Amino acid sequence: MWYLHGVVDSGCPSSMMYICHDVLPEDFSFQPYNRGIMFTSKLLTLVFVVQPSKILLGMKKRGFGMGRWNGFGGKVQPGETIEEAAKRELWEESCLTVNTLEKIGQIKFEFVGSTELFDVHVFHTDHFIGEPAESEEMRPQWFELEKIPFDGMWPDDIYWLPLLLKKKKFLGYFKFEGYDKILEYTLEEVEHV
Ligand SMILES: Nc1nc2c([nH]c(=O)n2[C@H]2C[C@H](O)[C@@H](COP(=O)(O)OP(=O)(O)OP(=O)(O)O)O2)c(=O)[nH]1
Ligand SMILES: [Mg+2]
Ligand SMILES: [Mg+2]
Repeated sequence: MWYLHGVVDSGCPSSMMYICHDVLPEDFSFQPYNRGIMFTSKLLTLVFVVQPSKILLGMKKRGFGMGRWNGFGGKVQPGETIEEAAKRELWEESCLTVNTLEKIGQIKFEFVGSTELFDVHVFHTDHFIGEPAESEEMRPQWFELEKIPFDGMWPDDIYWLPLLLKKKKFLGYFKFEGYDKILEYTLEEVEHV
């Protein structure tokens, strides 16, 4: 039996290739690897701008996740760090700039029938510069923290967004069938992410 373990850095941060090992590592815990399937991984960012009583979400107007409220983010481009990508996507999609972003979570998504994992790096910020403005991709709107529209968001968000709002760091894994049904998941709070 071969197990997947680690990544090969192909030089392009958005196309890491997972490699196989025949020995189960001590810290082996990530579920998709132990089924012996070869996965590629796509790096994505996701930024939430939070104020003491409200959160900024955007209605996704096109492409993946269209029709859902979400934070701002997208694919990491070759030559940029994940944090640079997170800032760029926030700017492109909401017209906001930030000096610092706090990395708060990392979530891997598996979609049944696909061997590409989505590796989403989640950031939080409570300081921003500018006024949110609508972009080609997102229509921003502030929501009271008690009125977050979970019914109109990705179904996994209700599990981990409360951790982000408490500034708790987390690691997650969600396995989807289609885009609406979670088949299994793991979620843990961690000290470092
Ligand atoms: N809240 C939440 N966000 C998710 C989930 N899955 C998932 O990919 N995302 C995020 C990560 C990215 O921010 C975004 C998908 O990237 P995107 O399609 O917006 O990429 P992009 O901005 O580069 O788009 P484009 O220019 O190529 O059209 O959705 C999820 O289950 N919950
Ligand atoms: Mg995007
Ligand atoms: Mg984008």
